[in-house]
Amino acid sequence: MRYISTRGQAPSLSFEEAMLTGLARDGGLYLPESIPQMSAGDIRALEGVSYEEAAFRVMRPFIGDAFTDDEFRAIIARAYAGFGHAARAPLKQLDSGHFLLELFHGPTLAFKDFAMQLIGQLFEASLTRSGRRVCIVGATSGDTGSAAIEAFRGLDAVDVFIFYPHGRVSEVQRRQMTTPAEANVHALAIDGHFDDAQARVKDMFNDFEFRDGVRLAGVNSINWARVLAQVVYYFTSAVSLGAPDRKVSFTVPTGNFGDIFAGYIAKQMGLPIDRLVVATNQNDILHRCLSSGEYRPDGVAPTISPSMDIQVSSNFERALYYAYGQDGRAVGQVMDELKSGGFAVSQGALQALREVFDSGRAGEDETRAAIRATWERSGELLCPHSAVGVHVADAHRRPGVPMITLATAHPAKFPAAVEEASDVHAPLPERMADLYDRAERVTRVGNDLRAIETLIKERIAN
Ligand SMILES: Cc1ncc(COP(=O)(O)O)c(C=O)c1O
Ligand SMILES: N[C@@H](CCOP(=O)(O)O)C(=O)O
Repeated sequence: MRYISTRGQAPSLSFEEAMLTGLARDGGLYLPESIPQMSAGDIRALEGVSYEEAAFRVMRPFIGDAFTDDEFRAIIARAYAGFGHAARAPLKQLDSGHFLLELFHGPTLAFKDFAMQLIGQLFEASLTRSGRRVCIVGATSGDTGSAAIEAFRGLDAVDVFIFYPHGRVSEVQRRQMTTPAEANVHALAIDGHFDDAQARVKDMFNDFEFRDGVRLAGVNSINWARVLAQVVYYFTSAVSLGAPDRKVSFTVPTGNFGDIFAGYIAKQMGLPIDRLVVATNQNDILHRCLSSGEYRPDGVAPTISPSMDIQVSSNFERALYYAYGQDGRAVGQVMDELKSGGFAVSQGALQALREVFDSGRAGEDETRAAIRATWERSGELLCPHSAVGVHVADAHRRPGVPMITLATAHPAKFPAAVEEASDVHAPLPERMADLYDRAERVTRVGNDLRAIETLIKERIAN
């Protein structure tokens, strides 16, 4: 299996190379050159197997010869051993036909753990084998950063630098990033919002002298392995509701488009998904784009679902690649237009996107109302991101097709917003009960590429 760039101008790579490379050298994102298929029989055979076994069967064809079957099984086993639920991704029924896929039972209480715990193990196995060291940089609106730090803390072969927007993540998210004491962990609060942090991370990848000098690696959903790990729970949840013999739809709280793009891959692999519904908060560029065809960022507003406060949605590029008929030049062109303010999706590409995706948005009051109503109706306490999903899902249900909404974080990561909406306090799990007492360690940085690169070089030299 080879991986190719969405912009068509970078060398193709193996799975392991693509995983360690992050952004392609032409600025694009890596994708498999063809998408492996699962037959109805393969999908049906996932019924009743463990999450780990399903993960092995779904991901194996993408891995090539990077790891033997035994190595890959052991990696998967270690990745999910620390999850607090035997099912890993349990499905709860909200009402007849509407289900919640709980993705927050990992170590940092967000869906990011599904991919990041796996990537931590994959990186460790690969770097141990090669004797290489890498410098990981990541941008976060809260959850990627905490999950990455948890997955890589203390690893000898890795330094991990995480940039979060100063003052724009929840206190729990911030403390998860700033309290680990390991010397290889560097939490950096950047002046700006998530899009600034993500832009600087991509700038670092596009500065080849710096990139090669520090041996840069990325763990944002730039990294194909992040997307791949998230494909698995689309299969496990759909199968538990009757796939492949029944279609299901998914509503996905969306920011950087990584999670819902994993659903798109599952559909391309053969999972009978009816609709994939993009659920945005008031930073609704994806909903506007799917409605009008215009993709024009117009500033990021802080919301009670801060992890989705994003207007430059990285993985949308991967969806555009397929919508434009795998034409890397066309993708490169719209990405160039984005640098100068935005672009219009061509009619053909828009139609291709609409064949798969629906979309909706939830404002702040609608998000709070969804938290309260879901609590009162079904006793399920939602985080604000998941509440955005439930609100949008309710407007997109179709008779006879079960709707699965992805619950992307634990409510205890956003206690103030959840309590304000529901009058219910969501406590942290016992193992994190002293989070507010731990000492914090963070460096404030300006939104300045050269200063950031200098800081990273100095830190890894010491
Ligand atoms: C809790 C939560 N929900 C939803 C999202 C959106 O996911 P994606 O960026 O993959 O669209 C994020 C951030 O990625 C998140 O942290
Ligand atoms: N919401 C994310 C933003 C980064 O997304 P990623 O999936 O590309 O890592 C976060 O919580 O950091």
